[in-house]
Amino acid sequence: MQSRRGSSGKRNAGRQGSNGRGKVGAEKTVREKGGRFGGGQSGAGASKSVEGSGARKSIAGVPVEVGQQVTLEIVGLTHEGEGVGRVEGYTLFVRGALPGDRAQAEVVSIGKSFGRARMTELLSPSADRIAAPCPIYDSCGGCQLQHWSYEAQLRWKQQHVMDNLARIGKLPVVAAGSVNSDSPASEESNERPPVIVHPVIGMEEPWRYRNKAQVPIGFDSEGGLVGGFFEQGTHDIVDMDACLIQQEQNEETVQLVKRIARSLGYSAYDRETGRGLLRHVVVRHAEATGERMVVLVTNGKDLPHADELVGLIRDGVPGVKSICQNVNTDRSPVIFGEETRVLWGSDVIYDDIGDIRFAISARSFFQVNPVQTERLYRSAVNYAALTGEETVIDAYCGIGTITLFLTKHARRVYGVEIVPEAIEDAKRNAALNGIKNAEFEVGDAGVVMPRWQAQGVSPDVIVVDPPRKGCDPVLLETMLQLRPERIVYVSCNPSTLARDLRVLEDGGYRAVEVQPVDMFPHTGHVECVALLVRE
Ligand SMILES: C[S@@+](CC[C@H](N)C(=O)[O-])C[C@H]1O[C@@H](n2cnc3c(N)ncnc32)[C@H](O)[C@@H]1O
Repeated sequence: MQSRRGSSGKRNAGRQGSNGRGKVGAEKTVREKGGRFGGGQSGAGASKSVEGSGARKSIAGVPVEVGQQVTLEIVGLTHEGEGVGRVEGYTLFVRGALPGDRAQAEVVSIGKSFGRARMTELLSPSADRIAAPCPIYDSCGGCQLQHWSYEAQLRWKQQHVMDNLARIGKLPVVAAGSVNSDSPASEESNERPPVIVHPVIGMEEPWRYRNKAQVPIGFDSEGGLVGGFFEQGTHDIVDMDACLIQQEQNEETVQLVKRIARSLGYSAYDRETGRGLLRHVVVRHAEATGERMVVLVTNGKDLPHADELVGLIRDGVPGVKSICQNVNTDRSPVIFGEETRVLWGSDVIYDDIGDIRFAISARSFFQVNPVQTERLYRSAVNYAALTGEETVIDAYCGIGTITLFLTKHARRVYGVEIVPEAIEDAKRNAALNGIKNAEFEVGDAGVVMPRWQAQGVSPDVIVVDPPRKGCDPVLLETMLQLRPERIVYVSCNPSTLARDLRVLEDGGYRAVEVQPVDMFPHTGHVECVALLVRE
């Protein structure tokens, strides 16, 4: 595998991919957010530490000092994939450490309630520790759990959901299948039945699942264009041509586009000076149709040799149906700018989930794991328990994916979404599938839903699928006023899910069950579908 380094900084020895005991190298703990070849898993690489920033060496009441060697039993894992160990009750986070590990570690930063330590020796490994198959796992931040068996990952994700519901949501929880989990609370008891958390639906083959790659472009020490991932702890981009969680078609497309960009003499964007042309290469592959999309994100509208570029991509990328340029001159790390131009072909590619076809444009949200997406949506539709007579609202509807699944079982479904192009796609998708009982509106769900309420829309079921920060308080309030019989909450963040479930419970709903789905194997992320019923 080719792996050329970007502009500056030293390569760090990194994470413990080994499954044996042994000394481990120096490791940086500040990671760049987003933008790896795996691409765009928000938060997956966002851990921060304060070492080297003038942090205090000791704090009154904290039992460890910076620089101190400690022996830790790792008893938990954060959603960022850091091991959790304790010294006299004080919490230390250790990157690369896994539950069940016993590790020697050096304290690198401390705060009042927790600190961070760097593993210096793995004294005895967890029984579930394995060798990470990816050769660049140590330096890339795209995955955090490749060195843990997949079964252990799934077990932990279920427990992680339960812990969040209990700790943040203050909800009684029970794992499905454990004693009495399926029996209702006794009639005499005033206790509400616990929320049943099902085992995580995992993948049979948890590799090569991503249908979208977002590759940051930079330059190496000779000024040559590279593209791959941000090396952990630096702004350097490491050139990379292979990623085990990425679909091979995307790998192939990215490799070719990088070669073409080099041959046309495109300069790479310099994140420090804000100069240079090419910022990101974003590619999508539609598994069901084989269609591919290529988007070049450029720092400005000028794209030299555009015709030649299009010709070379068309010649070299099988199934390419859309070649776009997105213009982003902003200095922020956000990948896309507002303006997208079609250089050749269509502005969308088509993919299927189940028996519904979807048009997907460059900036639209579309789940990245097609195998698991269908399972996730089926769980949501099951929880909605529709008979064909209901009115349903799908808030945060994106390009109408869940909405259109729901239309088959409901009288009418209303979808609301804040990104205008996504709503255009949603309308196009409804027409494409001959669906007439869906209505879409662009806007903030917290504004549009009260308007629908004023217009007399009275939903029997509301489905929400918000971003990681969870539902807006005004939307939660609107749901409580609309009083649907059921609420189906799809969430990519168990902690905001737990917070919002508490609000809904306090407002007269009861969380009944939660189905976690592993949309992002080998990362600390887990998606959930929760069912709430009106009490
Ligand atoms: C997790 S995605 C879910 C999309 C869709 N349900 C799916 O599965 O493809 C969340 C969506 O919420 C949209 N969104 C974010 N804030 C919003 C708001 N305040 N009102 C409406 N939509 C919003 C985002 O643009 C994004 O499309």
